[in-house]
Amino acid sequence: TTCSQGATDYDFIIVGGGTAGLAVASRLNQRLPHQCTLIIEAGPDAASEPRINIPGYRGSTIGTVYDWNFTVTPQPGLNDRAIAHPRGKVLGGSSALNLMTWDRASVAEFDAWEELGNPGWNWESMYAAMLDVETFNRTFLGPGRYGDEGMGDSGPIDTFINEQVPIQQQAWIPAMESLGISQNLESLNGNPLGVMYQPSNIDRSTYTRSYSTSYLPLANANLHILTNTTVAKVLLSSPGTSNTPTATGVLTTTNLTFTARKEIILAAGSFKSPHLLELSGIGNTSILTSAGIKPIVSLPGVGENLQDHIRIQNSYELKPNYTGTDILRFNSTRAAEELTKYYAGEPSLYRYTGSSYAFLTWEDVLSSNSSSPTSPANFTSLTPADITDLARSSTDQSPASRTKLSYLTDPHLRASTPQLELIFSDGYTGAVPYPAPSSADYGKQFVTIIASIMHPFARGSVHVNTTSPSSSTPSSSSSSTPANPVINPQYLSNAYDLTAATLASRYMRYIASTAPIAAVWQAEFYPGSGVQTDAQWETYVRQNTGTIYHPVGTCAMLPRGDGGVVDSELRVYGVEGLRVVDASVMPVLLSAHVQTAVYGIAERAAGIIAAKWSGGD
Ligand SMILES: Cc1cc2nc3c(=O)[nH]c(=O)nc-3n(C[C@H](O)[C@H](O)[C@H](O)COP(=O)(O)OP(=O)(O)OC[C@H]3O[C@@H](n4cnc5c(N)ncnc54)[C@H](O)[C@@H]3O)c2cc1C
Repeated sequence: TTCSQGATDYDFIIVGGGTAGLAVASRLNQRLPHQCTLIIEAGPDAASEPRINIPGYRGSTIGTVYDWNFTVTPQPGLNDRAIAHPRGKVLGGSSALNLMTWDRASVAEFDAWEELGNPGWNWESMYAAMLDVETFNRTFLGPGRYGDEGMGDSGPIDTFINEQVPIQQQAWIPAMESLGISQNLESLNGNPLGVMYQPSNIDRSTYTRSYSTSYLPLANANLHILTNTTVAKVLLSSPGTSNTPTATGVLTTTNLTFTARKEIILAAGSFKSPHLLELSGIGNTSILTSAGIKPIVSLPGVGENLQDHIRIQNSYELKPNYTGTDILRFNSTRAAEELTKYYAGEPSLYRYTGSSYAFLTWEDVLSSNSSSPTSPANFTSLTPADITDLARSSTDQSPASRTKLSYLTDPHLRASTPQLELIFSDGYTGAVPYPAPSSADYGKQFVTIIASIMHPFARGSVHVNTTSPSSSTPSSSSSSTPANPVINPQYLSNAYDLTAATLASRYMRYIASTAPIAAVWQAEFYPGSGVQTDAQWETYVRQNTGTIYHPVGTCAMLPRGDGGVVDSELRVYGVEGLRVVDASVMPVLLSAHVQTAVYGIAERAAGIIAAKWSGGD
């Protein structure tokens, strides 16, 4: 059978053509090729957009038409800054906007998902699923850059370790080694600790971003895609005798209705999936009521348990004999030349993505600290026990926080779970923009060390805006577009997170002063030499900490009594025919950038959903 184009009735409807959405839809279609599936995506198809495709333009789509342009509520921990929280609004979702870091967390962090009450969700199953996502290109692997284990070789997403490593970047691994950190040549096999090169999701044959749209060629003509169409809510039937409502279809903001014979799958991401549940009457009943939404299913976990990786960065001005990617910002002649080389298939600064990383325990960090008051290596007075005490005082009793605490208190987990990620990044990536043309600093070039705290204890929320749940669209009097959800991540709201970020920034200053990195720069631009005392460090951290864009947990896969929103088959509690498949289902944040796990969740979900319906295909 061929499903008719323009139909309003499908077997499956997938809300959100993003990272997980395109992956789960394509794999489901492969398994159930005769069933009709519709993907509804709010953004456009931008397959030929250079700002998405060219690695050197990564980040340039933030704040554009391809971004939902969410802003968090003013964060007391960040000196009341209300920072932007970008999310892709384009076919491919956030996989079209992300910075192309491709990595994996540790074995125990995935096993923790199973221990929290999710049978089948563990390292073994997720590792197998994640390997199915990718084809790692070994052809361009220089010596000493990666070993054998940890990469897939048959999936639709192309990855490789970028050959474009500016000379100043090559100082990273030797500097970290001299601080006692060993190189890890197989960091994607479940043991991520150490210093290393890591892959980017780039198709080496074209040197372009490889993202979730690469799944679509796997599917046949029975997978339909509707772009530029925003779902306003899921339609639920009245509860029948079983007292369980069923998801029957979706309503768009332009008042179109699409019905689903089998299932609706929300893949709208960590902010919009919980928002859509609330707009549909599923969530905390008091929040729904105050937003004027009739509660249909009481599910207080919806939109709670928001976890995100915070980041802080130190920037160093390069000596004049180095050339980095900042030159593309201020030298238009050079930028044009580099672009010409890029399009000619030659090495070019536009091929650059970061590839130098380290994943560390707190013991790794503290191992190079000196207690001598006059030593430059004296970057902290904290002991490992102090850090654990801070964690104890910062944790709540939620499953996520208890799990994170165990990563610090269990001796085996403490030695194997990364707590700090460092990225040695070319160019300026600070919390405030690159200096303006009028500034004396315009024209300077930088290297940046970025730190990301892997297991912060802050847990926030995302909820429907109760003061104005919808903003009416002028084009149609009868329909309405939901107002953006209210996002409150609670950044730096506890002593552990603040101390971790401060310790990271102090440690990065020490790393920068270590050979051979010390030889490539001439001045610390941020934090700058004016930051020395504890109070100054705290001010710097509160003023410069931001997100590294990994919100998860807001439709957590957990037992219902533990605040869960979906069960271990990703079914929304209390509703028939409705699942969530995206980053929001992760119960606990991982010590990695999250896209590999998001794709892995989608791969597993397709298997689970197909197993239920394969009899009918
Ligand atoms: C700027 C940035 C940099 C990042 N860098 C990295 C990185 O380097 N490495 C890494 O691993 N991860 C990175 N991430 C994180 C990673 O990309 C995301 O976690 C992941 O892509 C999320 O996938 P998802 O499927 O949950 O959501 P998304 O990919 O965001 O997909 C959600 C989709 O649903 C659509 N949608 C939402 N609401 C509706 C609606 N009502 N109707 C119709 N469609 C709707 C959206 O438009 C979107 O396409 C980054 C993220 C960002 C934003």
